[in-house]
Amino acid sequence: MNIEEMQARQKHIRNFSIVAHIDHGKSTISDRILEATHTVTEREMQDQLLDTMDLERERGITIKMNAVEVHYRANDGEDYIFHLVDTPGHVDFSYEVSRSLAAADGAILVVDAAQGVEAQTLANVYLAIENDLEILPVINKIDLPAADPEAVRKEIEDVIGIDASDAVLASAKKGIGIPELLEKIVKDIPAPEGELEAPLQALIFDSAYDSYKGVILTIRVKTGVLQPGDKIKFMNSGAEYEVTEVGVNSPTPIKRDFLMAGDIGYVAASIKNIRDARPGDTITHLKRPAAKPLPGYQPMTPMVYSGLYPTDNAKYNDLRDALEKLQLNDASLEFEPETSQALGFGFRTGFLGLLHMDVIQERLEREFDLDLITTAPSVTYHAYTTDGEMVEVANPSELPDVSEIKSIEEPFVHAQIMVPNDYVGAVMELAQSKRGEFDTMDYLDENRVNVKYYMPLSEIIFDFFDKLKSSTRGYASLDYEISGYRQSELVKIDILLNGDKVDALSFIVHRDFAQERSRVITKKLKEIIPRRNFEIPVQAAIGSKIVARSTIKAYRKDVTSRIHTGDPDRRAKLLDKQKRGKKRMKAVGTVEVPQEAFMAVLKTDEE
Ligand SMILES: Nc1nc2c(ncn2[C@@H]2O[C@H](COP(=O)(O)OP(=O)(O)OP(=O)(O)O)[C@@H](O)[C@H]2O)c(=O)[nH]1
Repeated sequence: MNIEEMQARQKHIRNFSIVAHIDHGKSTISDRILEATHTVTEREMQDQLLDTMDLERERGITIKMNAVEVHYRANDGEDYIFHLVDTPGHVDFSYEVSRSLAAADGAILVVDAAQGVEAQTLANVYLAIENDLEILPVINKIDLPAADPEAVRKEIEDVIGIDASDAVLASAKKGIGIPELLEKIVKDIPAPEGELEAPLQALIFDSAYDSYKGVILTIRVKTGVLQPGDKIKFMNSGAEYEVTEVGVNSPTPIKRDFLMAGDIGYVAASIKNIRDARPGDTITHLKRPAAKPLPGYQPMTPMVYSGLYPTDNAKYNDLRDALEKLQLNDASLEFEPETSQALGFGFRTGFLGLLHMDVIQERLEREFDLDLITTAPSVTYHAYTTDGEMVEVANPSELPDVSEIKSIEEPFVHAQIMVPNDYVGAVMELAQSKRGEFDTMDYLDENRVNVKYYMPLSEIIFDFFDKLKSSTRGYASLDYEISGYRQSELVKIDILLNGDKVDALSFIVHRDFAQERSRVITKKLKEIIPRRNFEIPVQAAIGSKIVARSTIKAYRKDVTSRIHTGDPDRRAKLLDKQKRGKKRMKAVGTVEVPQEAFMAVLKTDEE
């Protein structure tokens, strides 16, 4: 292709992302776009096509973004190339959203016609506005009986402050509004700009590991042209490679002869060292390099930390390899080695939230065949010692001794909760009970409000969201950002099993809740930890003072005798079941502690 042909091609490219609050229909709209443009045949079509991970399908959520090339013949008779970047909606994955927006020129904003603007609608659309993207509002689910597109149109204008007078009214489920949306993408989203003849600058915005091709990078080419055989350099890491393949996902990988300024696609270069090619880095040519790299990404700071330990200590290296590979695919994952007296060698791992933690743990177990023990998540505390030092504590058992601590600070968030009027009382009561400090309350319209609170992050990450949903019958939506550190009256609670302190069970809690949570957790552990042929005291202690206790009674009769069943098949099954159950247990001294026990601290009340 010569330069003139490339310039003409560039004018026909549209790069866009789809943003929305969770469940407002992003993935369904993407599916419909793929269908309407015949990117996939009907036979290949399955729901949530872009949610490629099994985990995403099972849970019905998008975790990873995906970039797909789509071809569309518009009403003007011209052929257009769309690069569609699907993004996750959950607050834990907003990092993925901001990365994909940096690769796009426009954003489709999907708002549910029955729900209206929700907390993450706002958070995500602001990210798009910050990235100077053209925003196309789409009011989806107009087929629902409760849909009120006009009210939602007004809400988009009043609350977000963008023109929604010609928002597309759609039902992704029924295919309504999709042709109109495709035309609007052509008309309203600007074609990419970027010199084709300038030195190469390509932004890496995602990466994944392939055991045959090495690291595969998803890139947005900003300037220049990239071809197989090109010698390239990563401007931040300094690594050099030769390109083996370029292409696009449509949605399966298709090799191409080149990627040019404006394209979004993938590149492989037999990259074996995953540290050489991090998202945020810029690719340029070795021979004719760009003057400077593109602005990368702000590193994300994890919100919560938890210890990951292989149940089989021999798998420590496997776990490290698995974490390194996952990190490549998930730049927000952080980890460093730690040791626990109770659990052995493992990693303190940082996550963006509990859902993220859950997903990582499940991916490690499924994709890398590991059995893990995860300790309860903890935020990072700042402990000020009497000699004036500040110690960052992401692992509660590492909190310095009480006698050495002058004060402790914990992270607070600014939370906004959007909720119908009727539930404001319930929301406030809940926020107050979680040590929330009221900030403001604004009306979104006659019957919905936006309530803002300052709250300790530690209270939010545990069960706040679930409680919020249940106390508002699912109507409330929540978004938050870190607002800073504040001093709090915090204490560390240690758990002793059979008289031995189990470091991996320690947790930090507000003094006012210490007694109650100690009582609940000792009771929970009593239910969870299997009995032995001796009595096991379970104690909670602050320093050397025992504040709560329970006792796991010794069993009297030999329960294993139940296995002596005549049927060998059944017996094998029982033994197998026992073995699998055992996998996620860890012998701590004389006591077998199952995985569940480490999460018991998350349950803040009795069920
Ligand atoms: N009635 C109706 N339901 C819809 C429509 N579009 C999507 N849904 C349903 O809404 C639910 C959420 O849709 P998704 O496309 O998964 O939403 P999402 O925004 O991609 O959600 P995440 O990927 O989890 O962020 C699914 O059960 C869809 O079937 C629509 O136009 N009408």
